[in-house]
Amino acid sequence: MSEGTFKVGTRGSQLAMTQTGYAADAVGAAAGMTPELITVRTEGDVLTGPLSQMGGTGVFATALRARLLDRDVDLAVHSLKDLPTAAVPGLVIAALPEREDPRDALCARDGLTLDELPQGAAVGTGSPRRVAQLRALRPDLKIVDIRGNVGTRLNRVAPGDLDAVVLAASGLKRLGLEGRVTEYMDPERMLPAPGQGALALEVSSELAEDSPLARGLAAVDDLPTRLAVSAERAVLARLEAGCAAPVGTYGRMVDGDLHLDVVVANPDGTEVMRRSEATDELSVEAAKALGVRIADELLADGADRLARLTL
Ligand SMILES: NCc1[nH]cc(CCC(=O)O)c1CC(=O)O
Repeated sequence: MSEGTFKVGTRGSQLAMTQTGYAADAVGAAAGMTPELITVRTEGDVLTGPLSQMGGTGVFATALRARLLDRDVDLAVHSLKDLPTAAVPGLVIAALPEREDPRDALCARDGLTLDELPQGAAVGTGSPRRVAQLRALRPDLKIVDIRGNVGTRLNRVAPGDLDAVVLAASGLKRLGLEGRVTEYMDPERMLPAPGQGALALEVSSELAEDSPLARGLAAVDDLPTRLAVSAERAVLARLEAGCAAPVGTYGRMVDGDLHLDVVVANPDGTEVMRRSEATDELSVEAAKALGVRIADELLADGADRLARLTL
């Protein structure tokens, strides 16, 4: 790391560049340093198969992490939901900035909401979690497996193609595309992916704690976000499920307590298992214990079979 600058690894998609830019600028301002963005092509950007078949293996993260371990870059910015739950020796998530809107968003033609879509309407998503919850709400819909970046997916909403797509609200907002949202999915009806809307700022565990970069990272870390996503990701780890599993979670602070909602559902829409609990103990350990407790209750009810189902 040369004096006054730090290198930040990012995927090359417009969303990745945008969110990395925000995060790097915030860290730089707090550290009194200037970020230099370095684009890294990842397996997830190159492969074209269905996302549901390669989820959970960190296809988006592995190349960025290799650059961190090689000390080619000082900081990697990941979408937390694309990051496998297993810790990587030599790396540490140094900061989780305040989370953007965690909800899923429906982007439909003609301003339609989910309930207003006509019988048999075609809705695009590549996520088994979204498919399971969509089918449970609207068994008549024709679900179409899509992938690609945000713009590509939005463009599928067109006459003769799809009536709607479901995307993360966070990505749309970061790209200034919230005008395309026709319904923000209430978490009461559709639970987001663990970590959705949060960014993980990862560094080498050898980064000196008293360095300006480490201080900049500490300044952008947000405790409520860390508690919420720690609980959410503990569920995923306990269920031994990846980011492509039909598992939805929503952790958040309510009146000073940490609340966690979890759903595990069959992608065919026929079975939905849902639980909610809270804790008034506000530590990362207690947050993880909350996630593990709910996961264990769901496992006792047979959720392991569902958690391993993909499309
Ligand atoms: N799996 C793709 C992915 N990974 C991160 C985001 C952006 C949302 C986020 O910040 O979690 C998206 C797009 C989407 O799900 O619509």
